[in-house]
Amino acid sequence: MTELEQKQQLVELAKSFYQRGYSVGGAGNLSVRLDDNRILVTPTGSSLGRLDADRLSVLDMQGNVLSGDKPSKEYVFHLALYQQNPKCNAIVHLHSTYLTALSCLDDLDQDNAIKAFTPYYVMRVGKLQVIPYYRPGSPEIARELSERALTGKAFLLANHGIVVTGSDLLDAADNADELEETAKLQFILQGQKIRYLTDDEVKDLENRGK
Ligand SMILES: O=C(O)[C@@H](O)C(=O)COP(=O)(O)O
Ligand SMILES: [Zn+2]
Repeated sequence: MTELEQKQQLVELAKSFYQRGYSVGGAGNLSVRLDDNRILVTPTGSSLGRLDADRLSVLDMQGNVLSGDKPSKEYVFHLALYQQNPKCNAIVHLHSTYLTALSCLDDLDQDNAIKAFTPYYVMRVGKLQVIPYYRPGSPEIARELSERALTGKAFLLANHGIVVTGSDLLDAADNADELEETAKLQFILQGQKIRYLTDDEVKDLENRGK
């Protein structure tokens, strides 16, 4: 894909998140690793529904702005994930309703906030680690994510939202969709006796993914 196509794809996917109610107002940010380890990031304060491909921020790995508008205040955690995980080529951060509701619950399992009850969740995401609450934009989020960058694809920021990675932007976006749907199902099933997948069933799915 050319750089222009990557920019257009980001604008389209962001719009799709916005139109489906996965982000409202100016919430959320997306990024993609371009060639030469440059990173394309949504500008701070921008609505995911109204991005302009020409104004997207392009950064180097040190966080210097090479072109475009001022980047998302979360660019530090985006860079941290790219620096630590060479297989991570795109990142989606959303305040989608069900995942954000989940992020506000006390006593979540910090290693996995959604225990598997459907195969596709295991196949796409596997587990959902919880990052303790820090003010949006704070360097502590970047530190926490950087420590876990090689241990998973999805991270729930307590009292805030979700961070999902992928091998490319479509992959990250599909992972985010699957995660939001799984969180929704978990709330729908609240109070009912869920049959969780067994450890063997989860292992079987993980092995087939390798
Ligand atoms: O929650 C926040 O404030 C940020 O994490 C966010 O979602 C939007 O910030 P910008 O990307 O700087 O607009
Ligand atoms: Zn946020």
